[in-house]
Amino acid sequence: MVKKVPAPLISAGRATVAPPPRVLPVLQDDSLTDLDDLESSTNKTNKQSRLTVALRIRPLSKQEKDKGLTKIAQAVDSQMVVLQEPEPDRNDPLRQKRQQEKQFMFDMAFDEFIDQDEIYNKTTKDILDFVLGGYHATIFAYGPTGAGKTHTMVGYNSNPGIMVRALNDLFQRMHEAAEEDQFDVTMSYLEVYNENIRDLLRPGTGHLDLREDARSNEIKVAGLLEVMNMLQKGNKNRTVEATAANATSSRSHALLQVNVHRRSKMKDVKGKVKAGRLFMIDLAGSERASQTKNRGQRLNEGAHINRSLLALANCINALAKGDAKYVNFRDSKLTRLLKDALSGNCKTVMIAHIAPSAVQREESFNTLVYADRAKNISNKLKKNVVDVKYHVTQYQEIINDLKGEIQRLKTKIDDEGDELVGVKGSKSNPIGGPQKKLSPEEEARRKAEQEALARLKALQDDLVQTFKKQMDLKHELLDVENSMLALAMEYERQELVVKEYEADQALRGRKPKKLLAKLDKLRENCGQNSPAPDDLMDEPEPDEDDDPEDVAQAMDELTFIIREQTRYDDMKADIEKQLDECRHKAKVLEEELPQQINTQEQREVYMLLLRVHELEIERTELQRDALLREHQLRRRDLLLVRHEMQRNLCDQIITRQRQLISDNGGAVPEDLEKLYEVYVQELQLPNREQERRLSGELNLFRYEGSGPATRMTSSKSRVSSDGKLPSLQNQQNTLFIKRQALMTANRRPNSDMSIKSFLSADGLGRGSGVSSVPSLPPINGSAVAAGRRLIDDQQSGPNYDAM
Ligand SMILES: Nc1ncnc2c1ncn2[C@@H]1O[C@H](COP(=O)(O)OP(=O)(O)OP(=O)(O)O)[C@@H](O)[C@H]1O
Repeated sequence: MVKKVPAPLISAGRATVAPPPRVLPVLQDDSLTDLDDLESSTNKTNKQSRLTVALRIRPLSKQEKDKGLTKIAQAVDSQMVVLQEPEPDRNDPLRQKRQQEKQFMFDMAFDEFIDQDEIYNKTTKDILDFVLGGYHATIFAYGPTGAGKTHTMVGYNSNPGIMVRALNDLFQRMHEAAEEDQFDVTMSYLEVYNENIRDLLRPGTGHLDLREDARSNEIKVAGLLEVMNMLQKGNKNRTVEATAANATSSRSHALLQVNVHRRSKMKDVKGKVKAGRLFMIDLAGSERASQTKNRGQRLNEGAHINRSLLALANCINALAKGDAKYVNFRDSKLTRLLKDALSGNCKTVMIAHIAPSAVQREESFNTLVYADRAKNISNKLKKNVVDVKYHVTQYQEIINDLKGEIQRLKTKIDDEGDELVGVKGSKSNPIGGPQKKLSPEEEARRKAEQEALARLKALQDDLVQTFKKQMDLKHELLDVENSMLALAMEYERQELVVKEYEADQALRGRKPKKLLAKLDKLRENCGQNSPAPDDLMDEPEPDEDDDPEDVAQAMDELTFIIREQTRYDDMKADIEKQLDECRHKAKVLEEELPQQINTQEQREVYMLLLRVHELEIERTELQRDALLREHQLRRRDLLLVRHEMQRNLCDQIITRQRQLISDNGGAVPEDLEKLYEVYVQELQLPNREQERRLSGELNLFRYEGSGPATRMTSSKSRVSSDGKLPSLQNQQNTLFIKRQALMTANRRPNSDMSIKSFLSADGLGRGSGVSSVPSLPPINGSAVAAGRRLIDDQQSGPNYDAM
């Protein structure tokens, strides 16, 4: 079952982030305040979590034994692996002197005697708690070809690997928790082959865009059996070929993603959904062409496999050095998909594999070195919580009531409708009652009546179907609108990153890159329905290469969002068109139906039918209202961040302007100096963290009463002795009055620098009155404008007398 309305893939570019079935903003809840009992079982969780590295050495194969190959790699205890040098070359004194073995320490080391069950228990089992608790987790197998990656991850029917065992356990645990919690599971199984992404569950669908894979390939799964069948089907579709190093070598990277949405069935919880994700990856082997004797197609594959594994190795190197700035995840599809697993919000386990024989020594050594480096990588874990407050708080009861009423009415209509067409027999002649012999006229009349009733029933059915379709379309529209809101929010969030960067560049006197103008152009193109340039997403423009990773990432996201918005616009227009047609059809039927109604009973049924329809619509509208409210609140939060950024920019401009005035030896007028003091006073705010916490508690910045909106101020010292926070309004008023008094005291008659001119100096006439949308404290704009004027004046010769 594929979702009808795909959700926007907001954070692609990180490990394919598939959004929840219903598109709701996923909050990364790092406060972890509502940790439940799972938390205690996962108390190893740190916010900062180091990548866990395990090393598995496979046994010598029969062929290897037959060839008389010896083992040079060994796990000497549960953590240490020793790699011996090959037989010393007697003719090479240097080699003879070299240390005879290399030692490596890992979080876990497994030798040939460990079985699949133990590997699973030690590397993966505990991680399921994280996933069910709303965290992201990745297990990936790394290593050269033939070293045992597929054996570990996929295994065989008789001896399954981690994927099967994890899914089994996951469903078992969900089953155990089913009384209290409700779970939604979706999955996708993808293959990255020759830098192309393919859906293993629907291999006929062709190549996928990196952005679209998770969205369009998410499949909702009902139970374990279904998952297992899919997994098996997916594995059969994998690109597997024989190479000299492995008879069944996986030529692709296989990525199995399982999303688990868990919500409590209890009514009194806050309506949060924990959105956990388990990513299990079987990488292709990192073979050298010479070793596998690959030619032609195989060589080409090898190049691609190596390109992505080289990119992966580069990422591991950079991350291990803690040089996040130089990590280039965009070099290959694989690293883009693995971004979160390696540097994001994800608990990650790498299971590195090596073969034990001397022939593979070089590959084993390289793998051990990379695995060793990977130990230094750490991720930041955050619980992923989908906020669906509107589902379970005040709206839940209303919706439940409506649902109850709808159900009752539906049952009644069903019964009455059946009676009308005589399915159960009519009241005058119930089934089982004595059958009275009818005259031919009565018979004909009864037949005509029944035909009329059947027509009426058919008409009713048609109407019900039309209503149903109408409701489905409405829900689809709601989903699309929801997605569009989420996209718009995400756009603003990402735009802030780019804006901040551009402002920073401008302050440093660098040539503006006009990144946002590029996006406007793209939006224009998309609006004209011209094909959106695909390469904008995959291949960054040359000058974007010097942009920092977060800005490049933000641009990538913004490009994607614009394309998504265009797609959603089209989708919305299409649904609205269908809805119009449906409404029209319903109207025609509604007009026709009463003409067919002859009895009071039929009339009642008809009225009830309409009532059901009305109630369904009301319910949907309530949901929509709640959703819009939620988004409005989030939008306000975003506005606050935006204003904060703007204010910071003002701070910097003022500081630079003051510096310029002082460098030019100019004197600042007394009133401007005083005004500046007030400004500085306002800036003496506590650290941002406290402020954010306070604004979180207050939820919204309140703009009541008169006077210009000023920034909310908070500090520990402002908390009264009873521990309660003082009224925010009082603080704002105090500041405002203080500033008014100062300004009035310093105002000179006919002065250009009067309060009025200050308040309107930003050219917007802002500063007084109440605004429904928070406005910038006017003092910033006016101070900047006044400062700028002063500099202009100084440059053209100051004339303070005129003030
Ligand atoms: N721990 C193990 N115990 C027994 N046999 C193993 C083990 N690991 C691997 N093998 C066997 O070794 C062979 C190669 O393993 P596998 O196909 O898993 O390697 P791979 O690393 O996935 O290779 P490629 O990258 O080419 O796909 C297979 O026949 C597999 O059954």
